Amino acid sequence: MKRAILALPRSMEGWEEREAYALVETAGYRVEGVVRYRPVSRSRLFSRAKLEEIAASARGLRDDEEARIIVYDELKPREYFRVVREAGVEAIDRTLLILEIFALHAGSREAKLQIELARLRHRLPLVKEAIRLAKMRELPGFLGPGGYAVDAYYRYMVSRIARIRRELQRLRERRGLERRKRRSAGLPHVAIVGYASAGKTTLFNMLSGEAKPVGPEYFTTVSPKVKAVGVDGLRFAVVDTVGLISRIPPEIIEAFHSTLEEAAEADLILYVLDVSEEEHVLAEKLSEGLDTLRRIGVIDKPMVIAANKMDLVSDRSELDRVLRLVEAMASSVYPGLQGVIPVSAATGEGLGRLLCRLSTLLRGTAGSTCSG
Ligand SMILES: Nc1nc2c(ncn2[C@@H]2O[C@H](COP(=O)(O)OP(=O)(O)OP(=O)(O)O)[C@@H](O)[C@H]2O)c(=O)[nH]1
Ligand SMILES: [Mg+2]
Repeated sequence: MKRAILALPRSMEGWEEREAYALVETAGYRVEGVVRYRPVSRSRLFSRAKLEEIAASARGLRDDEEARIIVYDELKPREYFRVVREAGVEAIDRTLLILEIFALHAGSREAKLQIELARLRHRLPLVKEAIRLAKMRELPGFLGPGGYAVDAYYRYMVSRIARIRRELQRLRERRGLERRKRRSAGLPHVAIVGYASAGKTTLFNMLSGEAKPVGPEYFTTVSPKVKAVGVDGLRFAVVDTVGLISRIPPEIIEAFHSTLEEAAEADLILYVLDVSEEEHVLAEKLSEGLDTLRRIGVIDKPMVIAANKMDLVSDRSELDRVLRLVEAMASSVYPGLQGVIPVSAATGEGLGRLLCRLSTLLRGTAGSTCSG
């Protein structure tokens, strides 16, 4: 485990705070100290006193190359250098933290390239600031002796970004071609989307007979997986996607364009929701998730919500109440909602009904022949 000091905005409480810890842990860090702060202004996160507090709690980490100060926020270049200079420990922000997790799970060449691209884009403003500081002789020795090395590094980054973009474009074209082939083979597409750890891959595996990795940590899946399945003589392709999280940084939205593209082009959205969570957490995650979908242009496609992990809700009337709540919430913001179906991807309960609903919608037949 790598050691870390976590700087967390005071405004983050409850599930957002738990999510912060979950992400930090998933990335392989042990939190050795927490500093709470209230941003001074939009461009400045830390007051002088707060910087000193961070430096003091990071004192024991100075000789540890792997240790990080994790600022769970957007860290602007100037603020980055203030923190690193004051504390003498490398700092990362929320975006880089998420990218570190993505990197841990990235299997495909495309996923790896996307992560490298997002990292480079994220670092670019930092290196620009380093050039500025080096020119002012305020930052001797950063990334090599003086400004020249920094300049060269900057140029390298820019050309690497261009190369990665070209290669990703080629890979995307190939993916598009494969998608068109599947379509011309007559396969409608169902994209499984939903919040991180809701059980998307478990459901994908159940539906497709695959054995893709699942796990309690965030972002087990970082590149889309496709598999053709058959129900009652109807064949369709199911696509597993990257988990949504709240406030997805724009670099990542772009970097993961390809996986979201699968959702944007699907015929039907299967939205997986973890109904075993506390009501306000569930509500928050549902509205965040639907909002992200809206931002990538998914608004009117038919959608079925799989209310997953029903095996963890022992009280049937409690489950019914939550299902009604989910239905009311989702249909008020998402006009294409076609039903909320309780399932357990783990035990298989409810999957028959879910499949039946999916095939009815995909066939476009009016009125459901499904029981229940
Ligand atoms: N009890 C219970 N656990 C489940 C169910 N479905 C999934 N899980 C568990 O929930 C955790 C997350 O499952 P995944 O399938 O990896 O979730 P995911 O949505 O694909 O997660 P990411 O790929 O990380 O976004 C795992 O520990 C699963 O075993 C379910 O129906 N009931
Ligand atoms: Mg997954």
